[in-house]
Amino acid sequence: MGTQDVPLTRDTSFHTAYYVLVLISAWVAFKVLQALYNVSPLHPLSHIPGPRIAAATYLLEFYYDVVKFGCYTKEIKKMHEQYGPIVRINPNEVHCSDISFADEIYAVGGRKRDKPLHQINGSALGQAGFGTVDHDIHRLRRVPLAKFFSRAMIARLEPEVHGLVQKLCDKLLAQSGDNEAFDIAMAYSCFTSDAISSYSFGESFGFLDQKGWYPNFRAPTASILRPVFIFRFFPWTKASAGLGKVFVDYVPKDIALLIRTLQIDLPAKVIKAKADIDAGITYDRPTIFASLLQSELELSDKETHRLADEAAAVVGAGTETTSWALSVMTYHLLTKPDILAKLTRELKAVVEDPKQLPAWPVLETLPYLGAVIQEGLRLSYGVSSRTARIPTEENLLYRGEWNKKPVEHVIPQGYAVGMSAFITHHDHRAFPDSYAFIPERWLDEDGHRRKDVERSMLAFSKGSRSCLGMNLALCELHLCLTALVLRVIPQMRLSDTTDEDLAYDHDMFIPMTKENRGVRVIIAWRTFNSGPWTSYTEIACPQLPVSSSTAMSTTVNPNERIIPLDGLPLAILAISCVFWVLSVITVSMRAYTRISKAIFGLDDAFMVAGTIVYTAATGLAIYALLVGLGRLEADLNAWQRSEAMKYYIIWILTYVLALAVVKSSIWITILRIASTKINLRVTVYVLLGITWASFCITFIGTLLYCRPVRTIWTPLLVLTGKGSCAPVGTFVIIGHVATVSTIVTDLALVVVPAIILWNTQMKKQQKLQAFGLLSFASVASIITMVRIPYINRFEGMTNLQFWVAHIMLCSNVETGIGCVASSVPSLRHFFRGETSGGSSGPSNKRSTPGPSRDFFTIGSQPRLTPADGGFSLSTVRHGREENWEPLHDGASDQSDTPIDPKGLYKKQTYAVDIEMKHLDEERQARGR
Ligand code: HEM
Repeated sequence: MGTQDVPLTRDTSFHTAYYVLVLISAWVAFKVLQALYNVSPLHPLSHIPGPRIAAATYLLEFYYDVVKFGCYTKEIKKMHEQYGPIVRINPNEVHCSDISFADEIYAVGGRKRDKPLHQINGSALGQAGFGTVDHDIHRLRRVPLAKFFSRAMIARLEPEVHGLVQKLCDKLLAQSGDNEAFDIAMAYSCFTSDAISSYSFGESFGFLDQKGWYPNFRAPTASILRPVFIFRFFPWTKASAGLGKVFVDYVPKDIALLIRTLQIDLPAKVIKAKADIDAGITYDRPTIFASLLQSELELSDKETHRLADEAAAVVGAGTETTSWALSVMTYHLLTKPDILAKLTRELKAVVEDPKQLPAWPVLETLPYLGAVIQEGLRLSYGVSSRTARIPTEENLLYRGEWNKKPVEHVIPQGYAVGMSAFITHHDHRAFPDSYAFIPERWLDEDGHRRKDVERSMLAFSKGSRSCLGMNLALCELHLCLTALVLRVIPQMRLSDTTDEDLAYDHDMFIPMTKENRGVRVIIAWRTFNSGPWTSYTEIACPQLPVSSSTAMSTTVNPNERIIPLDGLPLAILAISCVFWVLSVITVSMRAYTRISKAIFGLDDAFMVAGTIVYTAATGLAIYALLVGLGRLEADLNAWQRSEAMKYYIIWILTYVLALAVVKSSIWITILRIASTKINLRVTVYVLLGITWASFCITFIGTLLYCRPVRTIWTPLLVLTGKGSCAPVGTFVIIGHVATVSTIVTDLALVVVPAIILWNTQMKKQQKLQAFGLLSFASVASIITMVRIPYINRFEGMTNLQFWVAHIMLCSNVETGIGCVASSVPSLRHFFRGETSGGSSGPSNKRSTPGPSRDFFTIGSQPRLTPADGGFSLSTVRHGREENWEPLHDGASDQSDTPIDPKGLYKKQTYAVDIEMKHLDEERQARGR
């Protein structure tokens, strides 16, 4: 049996091969004959000029569209340059480059136009109106959809687009200062996907709600359109498109999302809409499905898969076209400041608040906005590849001109004739210098729209099969561009994007650039003085730090945290540390001396507390300097800008507390000196009040300036409406109130002790020395004055991190001087005590706590507590005249130093609350 089978099998194989060969030969022979027929005078298109190879077969188109991928449009453009306005581009199709013939090709009314099957084969959405060959069936399918996208319906659903436009702007602005370039086309794709879904299905896809811009439909659309030419030549491969949902779990996330949306979610929505209608559930908000299901469409046209195809066509047609048009406009506005400025002026004339845009019909009346949109549509092409129509019932007669000679061609009925936006939009007769972005070309000298130029536009195609979503697209473009120009574009910078990234390279139905890198941008911090919408932004986001257009340094590392110190930050850090160290040393010694002598008073306690808070403030200052304070914005990344401002604000709160406590210490000390002078006492109380009032204004004012307070360093909160700030002038006023009160109190700290000193009987030379030391304190006032211009820098809001560092420097030095100056007198005694006593500790006599025969203090048990702190040199002794001691600082009052007969003595009467025992002693002493 086996031996007999072998020849049989060989025989069968031979026959099979033979038949295949015959079939192939027959097919080749047929094709050759067909090619010969195509180029023969017998073919109805034989009179149309063009390359013979294109007339003979589809091989030329195959080569440029399939092999070279999407390049046939460019080749057709070359053919027109060689053969004239009408060329034959394949055996059955003619291409026209003369816009004046467009109304014939894309006719309206009763003039029937089929779509060529060869073209429709490229679309996997064969059941949608868009993919319908027959004119009449297309018409039936289009009518209910056209109602849904009519102007009347858009007027009804326009608020949804407004909301999404603002959401897009908020989301873009939330990226302010990120310094990370991203493809703005992705962001616009998120917006247009959400807009089309929100408009059509009553609920948006939610791309604008997600974190970041990914996933979106931009890249997946390109992937899905990639096989468009394969489908066109080998339509049977379209079956593979249905496999998408089978492999949905194995493809990249974004492609899976698009497949799931088109092939799973949309059919599910149709089924639900059907069920709702069957159950009598109606919705106030119309959806595309309800409109189609309730229309007069044939039942077969209401099948789930067909309606899903229709919805998918709307999503597909409405997403990338609109988003690429916006991207192109954005690029040209960013590279052409004059156009941006002109557009901004026009918009500002009608837009009071860019967050509350006027309705689309109002914006439509703005000629320059319209011109920018037209020019953007022209250079984004919409559908760049050719789109043809077949006049089924009439021949078309073309009359034109070529090389200054009249040309006439008859395009017979039944043959496709089409045009391409890419070619039409670069017709130099209608659009001179056609690759340049010149909105003015759409306007006449009076600034009115030029209808003649508008007629040359093919972005939305023309006629009965023109873009169905044109109204929605124009509504989106007007609203979105207006909001972008007024809110976002002033902060937008291009990043590594050139004309080449916009330039048409090939097409996949929609235009594609060479590397499809998109339009990469960075959103900078808002700029008050360079942005075109200063007034609004000043009101809405007064706290935002800003950058100049040159500020976006690409050398900034977005992940950097701590910056090595140099220049101004290093100087501030060094000076702050020096004053802090001096303060800590002097105050510690003062405290040590007072504690060891058991004369640690309220003023000492305040001074120690103030120094502790001052220590915290210095630590905060150091951290702020390490993360970016003291530097220009251009040198900082977003995190550093925010962190530096955050710690600057925390530092302010800490610094004002430190200053108030330190000053209180000094006032308490002076209060003792001025104890018998009622005027001085009142003055001191007033100044003490001013000190704390100033503290309250600065502290509470800073906390209340923005709500929540973190809005100051988190602009996102303002942009997302979760935070708000008072106008920037408020913060400047707070700063000036603090400064003026500080200067007043600092000067008073010189003047009041000086008055007290003046009344003593000191020698003139000693008085002068004392005044010299007092003037040391006045340095604090001078330094406070130095910071005034830096407070005014808040109004400019430019490079805040740099300018506020100067305020920090002045303030740290001022507080340090306060601590040191108020403690220096104690140190004099400290050193003297150390050297004379020969020991680091106090003498036995001094260390003995308890009442002294000579001293009493305010509101406490008698203690050795002369008012020797602060800037005062007035150290007084109370007691019998023979016991009077030299005028020294407080600590020296406890010294055993013998009385200098030539010394200066002051008799002091204290009007203070004291215990009776001491009053008695006093009286006895006086009596003696
Ligand atoms: C800038 C935006 C847009 C441009 C430039 C544009 C362009 C076009 C063009 C040129 C066609 C004709 C295609 C052909 O002849 O085969 C078309 C058809 C279509 N467009 Fe748009 N489109 C845009 C936005 C939209 C939007 C937002 C929608 C959403 C509703 C939409 C829905 C459609 C539909 C459904 C068709 C098929 C119409 C039919 O065959 O009857 N388009 N679009």
